Amino acid sequence: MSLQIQMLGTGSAFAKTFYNTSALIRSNERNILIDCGSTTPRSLYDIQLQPDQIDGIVISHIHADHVGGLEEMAFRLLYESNQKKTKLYLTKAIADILWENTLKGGMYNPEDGYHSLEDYFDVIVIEEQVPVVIGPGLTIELVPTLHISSKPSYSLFINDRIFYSADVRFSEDLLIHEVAAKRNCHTIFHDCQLSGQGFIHATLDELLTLPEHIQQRIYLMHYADNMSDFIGKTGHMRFVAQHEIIDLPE
Ligand SMILES: O=c1ccn([C@@H]2O[C@@H]3COP(=O)(O)O[C@H]3[C@H]2O)c(=O)[nH]1
Ligand SMILES: [Zn+2]
Ligand SMILES: [Zn+2]
Repeated sequence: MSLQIQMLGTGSAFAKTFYNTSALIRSNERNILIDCGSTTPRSLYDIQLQPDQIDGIVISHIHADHVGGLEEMAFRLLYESNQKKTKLYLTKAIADILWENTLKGGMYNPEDGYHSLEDYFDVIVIEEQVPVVIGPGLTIELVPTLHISSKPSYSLFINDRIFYSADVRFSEDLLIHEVAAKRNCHTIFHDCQLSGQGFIHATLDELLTLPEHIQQRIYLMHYADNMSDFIGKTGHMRFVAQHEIIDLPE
C-alpha cells in the first residue's frame, strides 16, 4: 500500500509562474485530484497524465483557481475518451452552486441531453465531516472552514492524519486543537499569503505564530510569484514545490 501527493500547482489565484494550487493523490494505482483549477489541465499535460487516467476529483470550493479546469476535463472525457465520466466528490452545498453558478454557462446543452452536473460527471455527494472511502487505503473527509463568508468552502483530512487546507483563513483553533492535538496530523498542506493582510487566506506572519512542533509538519502552498524572496523566512515551515512528489505513510 502506498500514498503519494504530487502538487500539480502551488500558486495563488493570480500567480503566473506557478499553476493553480491543486494536488494529485496517488494511492494504490488510483489518481485522485484535489481541485481542478483553470491551469490544472496544463499541469496534468506536463506530467503526461490524460483526463481518463484521473479516477476522481474532490472539490473544495468554487473559485476558478479550484474548479476552472472542470469544463475542459469533462469535455475531453466526453469527446476524446468515449463518453467516460470521472467521479466528482463534493458536498451538497457545492453541488448546488457548481452547476448553476459556474459550469452551466458553458456546458448546458439541452438539445444533446446535457442538463446537469450528473450528465458530465459521476457525482458523489458526500456529507460534511464524514470520512468517505474513495479507494483502497484512501479516505477523504471534507470539513467546512472559513474562506469567503458567503460561500461554502472546505478543508480536507486525508486518511485522518493529513490536513489539506485548500483556501482558508488562519485559524489557530483549527490548527492547534483539531489538526495537531486531536487528529495528530503528521503532514499539513496549508495555503499561504506571503504579504499583506489575510482577509481570506492565512498569511505567512499568522502561520509563523504557530508552535515549532506544528510548523515542522507544514508544507506551504498557494503562494504568489515572489515566493523565492521568502525562502529562509518561513520559520520551521517549507514551501512545497510544483510537481514535487511527497511520499507519505498511509
Ligand atoms: O473577497 C475576496 C474575493 C476574492 N479575492 C481574490 O480573488 C481570489 C480568488 O481565488 P482565491 O480565493 O485563491 O484568492 C482570492 C483573492 O486573491 C479577494 O481578495 N477577496
Ligand atoms: Zn485559491
Ligand atoms: Zn478561494
